[in-house]
Amino acid sequence: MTCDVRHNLSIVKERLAARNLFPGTSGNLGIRNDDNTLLVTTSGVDKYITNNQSFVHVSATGEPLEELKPSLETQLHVEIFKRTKARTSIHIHTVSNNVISEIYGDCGSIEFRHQELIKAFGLWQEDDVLRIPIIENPSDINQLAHLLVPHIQSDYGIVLIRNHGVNVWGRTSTEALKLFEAAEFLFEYQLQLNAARHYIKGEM
Ligand SMILES: CSC[C@@H](O)[C@@H](O)C(=O)COP(=O)(O)O
Ligand SMILES: [Zn+2]
Repeated sequence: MTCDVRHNLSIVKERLAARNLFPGTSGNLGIRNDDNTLLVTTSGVDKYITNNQSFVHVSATGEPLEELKPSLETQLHVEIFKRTKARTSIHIHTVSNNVISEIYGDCGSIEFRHQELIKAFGLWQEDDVLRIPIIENPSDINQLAHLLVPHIQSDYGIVLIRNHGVNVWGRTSTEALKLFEAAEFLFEYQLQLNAARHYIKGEM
């Protein structure tokens, strides 16, 4: 594994940390190396700090290759990398992605249309629709991975986990971060739109 990979993952982590996106040690990240092994964040540590304990080198199937505990959700990154050409995988908990996942969870997805930011997902036509799947959140990681797998259909993508967080992956770190940030914009937009509509209805 090259120093570049470690540097790259540090940059992704620090960019997310600068926005306070690892509350209560939640969230985890993974990058795929050229030899298909992964570098993932260490489980349960303060992700606002970066030191030599921050990342764990794991095999392509998620087995640790050093004396550190990899993320409890390594399996999700493993499934994404196994099925795609993605190189970076991001898992983040925010209040917005949790509230959206709960409000729309029974529908199994949330759709966005006529919103400029869906272009971040390569949807450029006026009537294009961005559909983000929402899966349930079983505590067993193998069951969770089993629910995620059918939605891993492209080299970049996004899935919401109900009352848990979001998984986003891309062919590069830049792509994964772009999709994550665009999705969070859309989630916040939808929540504010719902609140504004509710308020206006109450006024009438
Ligand atoms: C601290 S609660 C969140 C965890 O249960 C988990 O969902 C998470 O995102 C972080 O787990 P981790 O093992 O540190 O990668
Ligand atoms: Zn999580």
